Amino acid sequence: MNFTEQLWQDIQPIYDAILNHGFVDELMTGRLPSATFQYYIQQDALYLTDFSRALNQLAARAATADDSLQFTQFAQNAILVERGLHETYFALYDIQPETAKMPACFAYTNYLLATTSLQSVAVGAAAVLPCFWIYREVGKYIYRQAIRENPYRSWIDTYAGEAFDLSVTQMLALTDRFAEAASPVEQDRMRDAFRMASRLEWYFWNDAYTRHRWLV
Ligand SMILES: Cc1ncc(CO)c(N)n1
Ligand SMILES: Cc1ncsc1CCO
Repeated sequence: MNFTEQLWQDIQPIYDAILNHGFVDELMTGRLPSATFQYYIQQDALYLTDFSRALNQLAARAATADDSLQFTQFAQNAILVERGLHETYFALYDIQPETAKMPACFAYTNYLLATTSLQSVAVGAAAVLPCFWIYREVGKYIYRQAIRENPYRSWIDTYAGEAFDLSVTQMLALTDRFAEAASPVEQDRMRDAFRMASRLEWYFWNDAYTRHRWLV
């Protein structure tokens, strides 16, 4: 079993909790209230901007030009996905841009920025991997079950699509290559980072589902 396959095994309970979450279920059936989706998309616009910064941080710190180029391309795609997908929904629902990060978005973006800045590139890569991989798996899961006339169709098509699939495959190969060169201690740090970011994916959906705001 390669390193990333082990990572996926480690997060099985978290991934199951994500698939069984009301947000994912209602996105699939199209019954998710539009106010909930609006909260999600506003927070996700803030998320993807910082996610792109985190990828640029890895690009700047990568040891080779090839790895740098790869991270730069992911960083650029994150902004393009943000623009494409979000502008569709911002216009459709007449959503105002939000400037305040709610708790899960705040925790997740700060975690990614700190990890990609202060830990090794390998650990930083493991931290950004769930964003790629979980979305691909959730996207495909929803795609298989979703009815055609679903208001969230373009979200589903983006993450279940071929372009996204290719990026995820590239990111998995990169992570496996970093793991091969990493010491056992660093591999443990990679596993911890992957698990933490996976948990934060669950929290991100849960905050949207409950439309969670700062309590104080
Ligand atoms: C929170 C979150 N994770 C992953 C993705 C995938 O791009 C996204 N858009 N938002
Ligand atoms: C992970 C990810 N999410 C949106 S864009 C992107 C990088 C794909 O190249």
